[in-house]
Amino acid sequence: MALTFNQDREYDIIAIGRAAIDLNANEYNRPMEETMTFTKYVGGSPANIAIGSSKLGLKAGFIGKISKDQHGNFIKQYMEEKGIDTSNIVYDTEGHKSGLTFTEILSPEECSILMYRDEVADLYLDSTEVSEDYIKKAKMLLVSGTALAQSPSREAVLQAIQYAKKNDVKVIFELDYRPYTWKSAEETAVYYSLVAELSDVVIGTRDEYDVMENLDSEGDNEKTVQHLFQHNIELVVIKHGVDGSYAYEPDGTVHRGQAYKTKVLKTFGAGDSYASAFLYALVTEKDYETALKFGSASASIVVSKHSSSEAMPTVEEIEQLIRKRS
Ligand SMILES: Nc1ncnc2c1ncn2[C@@H]1O[C@H](COP(=O)(O)OP(=O)(O)O)[C@@H](O)[C@H]1O
Ligand SMILES: O=C(O)C[C@@H](O)[C@H](O)C(=O)COP(=O)(O)O
Repeated sequence: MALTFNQDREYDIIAIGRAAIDLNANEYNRPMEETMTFTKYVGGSPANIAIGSSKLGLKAGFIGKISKDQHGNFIKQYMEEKGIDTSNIVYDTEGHKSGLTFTEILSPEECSILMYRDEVADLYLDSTEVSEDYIKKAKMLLVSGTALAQSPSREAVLQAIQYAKKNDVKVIFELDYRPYTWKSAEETAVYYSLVAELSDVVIGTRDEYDVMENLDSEGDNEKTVQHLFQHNIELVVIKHGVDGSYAYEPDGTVHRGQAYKTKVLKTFGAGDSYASAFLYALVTEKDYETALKFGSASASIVVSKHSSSEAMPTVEEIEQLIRKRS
């Protein structure tokens, strides 16, 4: 069964959460201590997903808070240039700064990110800054799990979800777990479960579902979906890195997506490029098998390039890769 969207909407996707800065190491295969130069990109998982969606031709909007400084200006300007509606991105008026993410590429398989996210502007988004009139113009609302880490952003996101549910906007929950700013495993599990249970589509890695379930060791996909499908969720996507991904339907149907092996430069950016292309396929009414292929192909392209946002592929690039490998 395909997911059906209210097609009579101005925006295909509105994302809520952080729009921030990535500083990606120019020098490869060395630790951060020995990395001397970085290239600046717009980053932040939900911003990356909005940028990826827009590059694929979707009409995207964004709800978030940025710093009132040159970094905030850069984020807004870049997103506008990429065709994203920024009318609901607000500037912080209390001096909070946009987050910075430095990347370290020890080897193509051993990458890590170092986030500077103390008192970041995005977590100060307030529920009064979330507009129902805006959300009701969308086919889907993309919620990032990290935006639930702290108040007032947590309430702003819950408010956005309420508006979405009231107005027939599909809620897509990208677990996007980052340990920073969460106080405890229990707190994370509570809010992740709460929002997953309210969502139409949940997307995450196996590790992220383990966080949601507060498990100490790797959980079992069957158990995860059995629990989630007690609620009104229509689709659960569980990613297993280079081992591929699965889409589960409530009637027990399981679809498997293979990863497309490539010459990997770095591993970050995989999740966000996957989500944007997967959601593009859903909203353009492709079947789940095709959506899995789109997500995997998009991720394969991005892990072979330097950035997350700027490297997002076009539909033609994705289709070409799928054709070549089938
Ligand atoms: N090394 C890789 N080579 C090619 N594709 C990859 C690689 N790693 C991940 N992918 C693709 O990206 C998708 C998401 O990757 P994953 O690591 O699970 O997510 P995240 O980046 O959110 O941790 C995978 O399902 C797979 O299709
Ligand atoms: O999400 C962030 O704040 C950092 C991202 O901008 C960065 O590009 C990244 O780590 C993306 O990785 P992904 O979540 O695996 O796509």
